[in-house]
Amino acid sequence: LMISETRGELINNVSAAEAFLATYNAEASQVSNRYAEASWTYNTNITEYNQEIMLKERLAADKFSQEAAWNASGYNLTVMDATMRRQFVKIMDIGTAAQTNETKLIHLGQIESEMETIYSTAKACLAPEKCLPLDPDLTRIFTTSRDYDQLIAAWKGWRDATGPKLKNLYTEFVTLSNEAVRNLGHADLGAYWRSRYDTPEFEADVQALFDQLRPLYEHLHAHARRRLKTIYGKDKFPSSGHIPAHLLGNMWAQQWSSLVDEFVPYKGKPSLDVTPEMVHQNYTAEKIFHTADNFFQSLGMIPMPEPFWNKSMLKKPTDGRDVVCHASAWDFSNGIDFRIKQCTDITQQHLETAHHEMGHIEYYLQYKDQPLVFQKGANPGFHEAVGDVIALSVQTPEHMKSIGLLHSVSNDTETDINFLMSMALQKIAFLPFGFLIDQWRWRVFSGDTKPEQYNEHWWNLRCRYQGVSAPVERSASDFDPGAKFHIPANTPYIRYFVSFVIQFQFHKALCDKSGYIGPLHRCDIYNSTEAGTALSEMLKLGSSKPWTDEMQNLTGQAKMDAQPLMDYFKPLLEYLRKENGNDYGWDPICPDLTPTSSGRNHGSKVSSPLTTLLIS
Ligand SMILES: C[C@H](N[C@H](C(=O)O)[C@@H]1CCCN1C(=O)[C@@H](N)CC(=O)O)C(=O)N1CCC[C@H]1C(=O)O
Ligand SMILES: [Zn+2]
Repeated sequence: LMISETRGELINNVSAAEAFLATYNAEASQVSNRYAEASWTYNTNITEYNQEIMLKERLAADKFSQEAAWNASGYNLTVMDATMRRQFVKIMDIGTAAQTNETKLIHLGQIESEMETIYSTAKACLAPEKCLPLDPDLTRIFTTSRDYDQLIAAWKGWRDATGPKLKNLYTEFVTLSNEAVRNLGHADLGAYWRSRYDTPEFEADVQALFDQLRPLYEHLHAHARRRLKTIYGKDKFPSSGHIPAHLLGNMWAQQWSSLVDEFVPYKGKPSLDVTPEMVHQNYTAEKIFHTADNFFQSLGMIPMPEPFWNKSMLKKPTDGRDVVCHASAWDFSNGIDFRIKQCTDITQQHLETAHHEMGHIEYYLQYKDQPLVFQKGANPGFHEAVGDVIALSVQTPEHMKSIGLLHSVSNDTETDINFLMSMALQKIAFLPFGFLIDQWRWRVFSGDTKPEQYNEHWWNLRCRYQGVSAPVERSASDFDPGAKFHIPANTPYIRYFVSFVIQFQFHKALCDKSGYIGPLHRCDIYNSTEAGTALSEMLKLGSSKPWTDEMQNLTGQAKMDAQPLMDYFKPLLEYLRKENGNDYGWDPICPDLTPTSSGRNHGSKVSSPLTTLLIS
C-alpha cells in the first residue's frame, strides 16, 4: 500500500512526530465518532437509507486511516521512545482499510453490512404463517421448551433462514479481506487477527489451554447427556456419544444455563435460577442495568455517565422497526458518549449479559484519556473479561441473596456442588465453542477450508471438540456457521475463549486484594475499593502496554493460566469423575445421519487428544 510509491527522506524530528500525533488524535477521534454515530443509527433502525449513510462514513473512515498511515510511515521510528513508536505502529496497522482499490473497498463494506442485515432481520418459519425472530422468540423457545420436535423446528428454521443466504457473500468477504490485509504483510485475515495478541506462539498457547481443560468439559458433557436421556429418551441419542445440538437450551449449545434445574446434582434444593424471582419483582431493563452500575460504583469505579442512560437502547423497540438485537457496547470516542444496545429480556442470562456489556463501557471510561490508538483492550480477551469478572461475584449465592434475588442460601456441600454446576453450565460448557469458531475461521481465511467444505469442516469441529451433532441431515448448501452472529458480523471469537480463562485469573487476583479468604467460587468483591483500584489501574492503561506486563501487574503472572479456573471448579470435577466412572466421552467423528444407513459402529468412545490426532 504505502511502500509502492517513492518517498523522500524520513522525518527524524521528534517534536514534529509529537505534533503529528496530536493532530492525528484530534482528527481520528472526530472520524471515529462520526462513524460510530452512523453505525448506531443503522443498528437501531435498519433501513436502506441508514445503511447507505453508514457505508459512506465507513469509506470516509477507511480513507482517513489510509492517509494517516501513509503520513505516519514518513517518520523515522528509531528516534522515538517506546510509547511513541507503539502509537505509530498502531496507526499504520489499518487492517482491511488497506485495500487500495476503492471499488473493492466499497464492495467489502457493502458485503459486511449486507451479511449483518440478513442475520439481524432473519426469521425462522416454524409453520407457513408463523415466522419468529431470534430475539426474544426463538431464544425463549430454547430457554423454556422441552419439546424435541419444536426445538428441531426452531433449530432448523433459524439455520435455513440464515446460512444459505450468507454463504456466497461470506466467500467474497474472505477473498476481499485477505487481499486487503496482504498489503500490510499479513498472510491472511486470521494472521492479522492473531497478531493483536502480539505473541508468536498464541495459537499453540490456546490449543494447550483447551487440551488442559478438555477433561472438565468431557465430564460435564457426560453428566448433561445422562440427564438429557432421562428427559428425551435414550433412543434420541446417537450411539457415538454425541448430544444432539438442539437439546442444550441454547441456539448454538454454547452455554447450558437454561437447564440448571434439570442438571443440578441434588434436586431437592431451592432453584438457583433467579429468573422467576426477577419477573416476580417486576424487574425492568433499567433496573437490570442499574444493578450492574451499582456494583461498579461499590468498587469505587466510574459510574455510567448521563448520556449512557439517555442514549442507550436497553429494550427492543416496539414500533416495528428492524434493529440489530445482538447485545453490544459502543464507544463514541468523545470522552462522554458511551452506550449499550440490548434487546433486554427479564432473565438471569440477560442480567449476566448486562454485566458483560457494562464491563466494556467501564473499560472505555477508564482508558478514555489515552491516545486514541491505545483506547483498546490490552488484548481483545481483556475487553471480554471485565464484565464477566464482576458477574462472577454477582452470581454467588451470597450476593444474589444480598440483592434479594435468592431467599435461602445454605453452605452445605450439596448446595455448593449445585452452585458449581450452575456456573459450569455457563463457563465450562462454553469452552469448546469459544475455541472452535476461530479454529474454523482461521482455516477458511488461510484457504485450507474451501467454500464447498465450509459446513463439513464446521461439523467436524462441533463433533470432535464440542461433542454435539446435527439433529437433522446437513448438506453443502447449508452454511451453519452463518447462524452465529459473529460470523456474518465479522467479529473475532477466540477473545471469548481467552476471556473465559483469564477472567478466573483476574477474579482470583481481585479476591486476594479484597482480603477474601475461602474457596474462590464463593468470593464476592462487592464494596472492595482495593479490588476496584487494582482493576481500574489495569483498565486505565488500555493497549498502551503489552498485555503480558498488565497481566503480570495484576495477577503476578505474565501468561494465560487455566489453574485458577480448574481450582474454582475442583469440587465439581471430583463429583463428576465419581458419578461418571468410565461413562464419558464420544466418538470424534460425527454420527451418520443418512436415514438409510444402519447405525455405524464407532471407534473408541473417549475423545482423547491422541484419538483426535489419529482421526484428524
Ligand atoms: C453479547 C455479546 N456481544 C458482543 C460483546 O459484548 O462482546 C458484541 C457483539 C460483537 C462485539 N460486541 C461488542 O459489544 C464490542 N463492541 C465490545 C468491544 O469490543 O468493545 C457476545 O457476543 N458475547 C458475550 C459472551 C459470548 C458472546 C456470545 O454471545 O456469543
Ligand atoms: Zn464482549
